[in-house]
Amino acid sequence: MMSREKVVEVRGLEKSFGDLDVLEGVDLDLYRGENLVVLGKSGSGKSVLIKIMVGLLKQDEGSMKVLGQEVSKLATKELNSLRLKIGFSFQNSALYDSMTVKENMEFPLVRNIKNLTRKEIDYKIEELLEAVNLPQTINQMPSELSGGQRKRIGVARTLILNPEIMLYDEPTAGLDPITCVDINNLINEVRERYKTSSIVITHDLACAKQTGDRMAVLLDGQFKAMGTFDEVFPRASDERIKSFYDYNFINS
Ligand SMILES: Nc1ncnc2c1ncn2[C@@H]1O[C@H](COP(=O)(O)OP(=O)(O)OP(=O)(O)O)[C@@H](O)[C@H]1O
Repeated sequence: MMSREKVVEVRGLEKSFGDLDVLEGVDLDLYRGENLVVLGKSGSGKSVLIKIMVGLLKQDEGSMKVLGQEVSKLATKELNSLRLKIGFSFQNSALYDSMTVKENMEFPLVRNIKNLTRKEIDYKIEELLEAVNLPQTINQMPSELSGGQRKRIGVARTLILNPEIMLYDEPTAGLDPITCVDINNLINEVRERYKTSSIVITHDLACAKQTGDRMAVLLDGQFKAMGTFDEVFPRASDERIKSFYDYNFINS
């Protein structure tokens, strides 16, 4: 039975850039242990929402609480320690090309946690590479890995700081359908193993269906539809939500 503790609570969030109203009263809850999928057209404001969540942008109105703290009110030091609890898995994996897998994994660890012994660092790296099923890549360069492998290493590197919340930005973009299934499984395994709460931003409805406990569709600056996959799709009455579904499952 899933606990109903909220790890993210968004209320009446508004953000404009000049004349452009991007978020116009966003309400959203992320519960501990759930995978929440956020869908929305390009330019609908998904990244703006995430940036407010991690304190890279400030809202004009409304409230963004993460792990009980109002993000816009945090001082730099508090914000930095909150950010350590949020793992961000970037669309392009963001691995350093000039470093081996091991060095890539080590980088956030030694930068953020002082006084670790060599043994502790090696153990942690090995544990995470096992978790994403790629222990054999430890001494390889990112250029020698497939796109799917780079994604997995990116996720492992994000997990190394034990985040409570994971943000996956289009985790399956640019991958073949089989590798997409692999990554979706990984997202679910990470939740089981590390008890993370996750927001998955995606345009891929197969990914949404496979990973999401709930879907939230951002339209005209608000979340218009929220619920399980079957509640939101496939019998959506809103034409725009329906076209999302048709595009993914009929025309592609
Ligand atoms: N710092 C900024 N200054 C001005 N406009 C911005 C800024 N950041 C975002 N925007 C605008 O806000 C809108 C929403 O952008 P956002 O990046 O959140 O879209 P998105 O839903 O993440 O799109 P995509 O799926 O393409 O990544 C866009 O019109 C964008 O141009």
